[in-house]
Amino acid sequence: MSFSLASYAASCGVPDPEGFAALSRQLREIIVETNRTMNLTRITEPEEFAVKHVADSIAIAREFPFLTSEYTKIADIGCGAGFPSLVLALAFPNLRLTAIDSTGKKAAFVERAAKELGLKNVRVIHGRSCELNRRPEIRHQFDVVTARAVAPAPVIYLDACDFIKRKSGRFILYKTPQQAAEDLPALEIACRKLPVLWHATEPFELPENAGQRLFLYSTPR
Ligand SMILES: C[S@@+](CC[C@H](N)C(=O)[O-])C[C@H]1O[C@@H](n2cnc3c(N)ncnc32)[C@H](O)[C@@H]1O
Repeated sequence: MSFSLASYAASCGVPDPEGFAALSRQLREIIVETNRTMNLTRITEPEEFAVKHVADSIAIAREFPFLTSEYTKIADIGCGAGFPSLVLALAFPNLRLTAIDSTGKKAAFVERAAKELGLKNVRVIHGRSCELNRRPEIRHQFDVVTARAVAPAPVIYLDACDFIKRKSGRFILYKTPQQAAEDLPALEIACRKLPVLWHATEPFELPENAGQRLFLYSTPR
């Protein structure tokens, strides 16, 4: 394998890159085992998993370095098999992840995987984003909302704008440049009368030429 996940993790500010790489390998094994009875992901070959799921998930910390050290409460909508939530929880002990998925089996998987990996900074909620914003443990509780490969950004924002802390909370959404080209104008229209502005980071290349990514993120207007 030419790709070194530990080196990439170090470049993202992960405090224990070798320990993180080992736990990421364990996460892959749990997913491969579970994939026999349930369809979690097609990306399971070790290097492809390390690049397209793990490196992709932690790239957020290169663009938003406060995530490497500040106590931050994150709601990850549509966590699926745990991307980015489980990976971020493994990488950064300062983060508190709430992994949300509308599919009960996926939520149950993430709960079990977090337990097997010994993670104390993850909790899991089974539910749809649009149905959760009245819950006291959700409403205005989060510093950051993430979503990766879930719904168009305006849908995520309108569903979950009440998840974030008033004034300081923000959305950071994982996107390809192509997705962002559709989402950014739609966000600007959907949010034109709302107290939020949207921005895109510069596109960056995933390791091993695995494709371009960027983040769409909000700031208060
Ligand atoms: C394509 S998967 C992506 C999973 C993961 N974020 C990733 O990047 O691998 C989308 C996931 O979002 C969940 N989902 C879709 N819409 C949702 C919503 N409104 N609220 C919560 N979960 C949702 C689905 O059940 C599914 O597990």
